[in-house]
Amino acid sequence: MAAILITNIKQLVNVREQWQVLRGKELAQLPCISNAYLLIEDDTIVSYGTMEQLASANEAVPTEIIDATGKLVLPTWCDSHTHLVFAASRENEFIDKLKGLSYAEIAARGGGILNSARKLNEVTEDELFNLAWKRLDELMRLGTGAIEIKSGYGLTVPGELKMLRVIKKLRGSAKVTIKATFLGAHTYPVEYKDDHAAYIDLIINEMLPVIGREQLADYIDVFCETGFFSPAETEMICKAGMQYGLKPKIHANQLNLSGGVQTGVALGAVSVDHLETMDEGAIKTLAGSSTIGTLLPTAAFFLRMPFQPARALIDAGCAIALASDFNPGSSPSGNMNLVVNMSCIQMKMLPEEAINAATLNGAWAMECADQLGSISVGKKANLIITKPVPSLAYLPYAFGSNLIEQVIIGGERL
Ligand SMILES: N=CN[C@@H](CCC(=O)O)C(=O)O
Ligand SMILES: [Zn+2]
Repeated sequence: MAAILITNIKQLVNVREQWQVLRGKELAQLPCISNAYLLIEDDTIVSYGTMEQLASANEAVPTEIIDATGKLVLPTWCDSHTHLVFAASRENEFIDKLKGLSYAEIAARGGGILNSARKLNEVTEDELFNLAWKRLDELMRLGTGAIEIKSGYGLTVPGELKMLRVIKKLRGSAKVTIKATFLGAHTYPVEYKDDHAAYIDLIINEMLPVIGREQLADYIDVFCETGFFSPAETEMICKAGMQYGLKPKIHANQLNLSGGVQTGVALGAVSVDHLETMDEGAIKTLAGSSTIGTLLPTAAFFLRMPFQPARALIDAGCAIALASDFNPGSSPSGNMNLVVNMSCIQMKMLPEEAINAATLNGAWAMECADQLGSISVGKKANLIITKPVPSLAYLPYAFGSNLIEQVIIGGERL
């Protein structure tokens, strides 16, 4: 049995023997142990405590000792909203936007999600897998230890199934925990522009039965937005997915007060994600529900939109998670360290709130909090060891620096 002992940890962060989804004021409580040790056996956390407790503990003889003097140890990031599988980047559209074209003008030229869909339908499953594998490897080295990945750039039966099969293959090969979400309802393909019912029929009667049979997804997602899918369409598609055991996680209130939050909450969605555009009613509805609000600040940043109203959501008592929304159109970065930086700098989240939202609440938003999201005996040894830092607050403060020295996934150093 391989045992790794990490000693002299300046601060062991997010230590919990009981865990629940954190809402409102609870987000600011981040339990830590100073001058700590942590013992891993195989892929599991087996004990931790202060260095004084280690001296009197009768721990197994480790095969390896890591001295973490001056360093922090955290659970890895749990990124609960990404579009990691895509065929090509879209920096040409980025340049068009810099030159003044609007999102709508770019879409009208065949850009946006439809551009990604065209490219995705041209590449093979193997090519798509290799591209996604490289991105996932980069994210793991940036501290991501669990990730949700959506389809939604296929928009055809073979394209959507190809994406979901790639995600399934990633799940079978990668050491990180992966959850799959079916997002066939990302936009309407051009040929269904004037016949929404026919595309919804394709999703419900052609895509979902295969997805159910091959167990290709855990969740169903819909882009509930003006000009995309209405609340009624969202409800119909989610209910069809629920018949196959897929739970809803919804793109809600990104560009408009779309009714996505209310629709998601009424469906008992695991999460409603984006939330750039919120009013009092949407905040109140979310606060009164068990649905998690997942904020995607790098998407707001990249699209130069107002940031999500994190403080109002927390003050209202909502459960908040943070995720990267990694995708080629609105967030071409899956760096969760940057997400945490930006949440503090632009949304005024406290470092403790941001770390809880990017770890434990992210795990809840992927329904893997029994395994990940905190330092707890019995949970998976997915850990970040930082470089020497003056304090916890230094992590969101020193944006732009890579402060990660080592990532451990499933008890193995990367
Ligand atoms: N908003 C919808 N979907 C993605 C962006 C998709 C794209 O532009 O490729 C998002 O979450 O931001
Ligand atoms: Zn998204």
